[in-house]
Amino acid sequence: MKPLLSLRDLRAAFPGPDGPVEVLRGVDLDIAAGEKVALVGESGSGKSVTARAVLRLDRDADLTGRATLDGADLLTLSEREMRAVRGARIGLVFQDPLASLNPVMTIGWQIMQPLLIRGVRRKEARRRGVDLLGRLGVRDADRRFDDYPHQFSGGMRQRVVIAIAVIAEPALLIADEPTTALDVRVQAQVLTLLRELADERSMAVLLITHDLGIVAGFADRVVVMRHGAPVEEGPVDEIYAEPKHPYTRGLLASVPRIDDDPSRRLSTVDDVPAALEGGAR
Ligand SMILES: Nc1ncnc2c1ncn2[C@@H]1O[C@H](COP(=O)(O)OP(=O)(O)OP(=O)(O)O)[C@@H](O)[C@H]1O
Repeated sequence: MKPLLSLRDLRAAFPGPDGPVEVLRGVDLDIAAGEKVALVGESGSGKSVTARAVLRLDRDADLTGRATLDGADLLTLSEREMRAVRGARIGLVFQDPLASLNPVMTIGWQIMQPLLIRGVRRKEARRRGVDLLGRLGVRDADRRFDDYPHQFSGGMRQRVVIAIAVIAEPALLIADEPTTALDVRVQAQVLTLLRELADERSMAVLLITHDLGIVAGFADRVVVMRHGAPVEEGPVDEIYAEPKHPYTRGLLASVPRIDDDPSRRLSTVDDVPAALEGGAR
């Protein structure tokens, strides 16, 4: 089956004081329609830049390679064509819900925008917005629709951000650390909702996270990134049961587990002996 999103040798370089700095060094990644993929790796490994490259959000990034959505190369589309992709074909959720919301507009207005700019009538947009907000676990959604972001808690705001990202029914949702700013209990709720919503709509999800602990219940497949390129990928169960790359083993070893012996120090990725590195690439 042809993938929905396909990245081939995707490279990104940013201008630096001594010339271009290559941040993505050849990313190959496929996501099928409806598939949930987790992109994991430590801070700075290039996860966010990959997501932003797909949406062409970094204007100063020099992008090469291919990034096709349904066969169309996103890297060659005009800025106008890209605007039609963002929101409609690919929804986006970032980590910080406050930064993603406009403080002076009601949350309902913001949820309806993706529909209104695509010609959906106001009454219908409101009906769909209220429905979705309720579906995302906001009680009294009809009344809360006219509230402003500051009247919502952090977890509620992130539900609003998710509503904005999915209301136009994109084929792919890119969620970059969508729950990192939330407390653990709310994290689990939001991820469960996201998964249910994705299943209902056969929406593909690229979940970006440095937290391997939240991946198991969410994704079908895991791609592990390091230094700007994937080093390992496979079904979640396989990666957890039998990580092949030493870096993945290190990442997994640093996930705190309930059955951990508290007297044992948590290992970190840096504990992977240098001699092991590179051996499994
Ligand atoms: N606009 C930019 N200009 C220059 N360098 C950038 C830019 N954006 C990101 N980088 C660099 O690219 C590298 C990868 O960053 P990226 O944000 O993708 O990492 P990440 O894996 O998502 O980590 P995190 O979990 O911390 O977000 C980092 O070294 C970062 O400093």
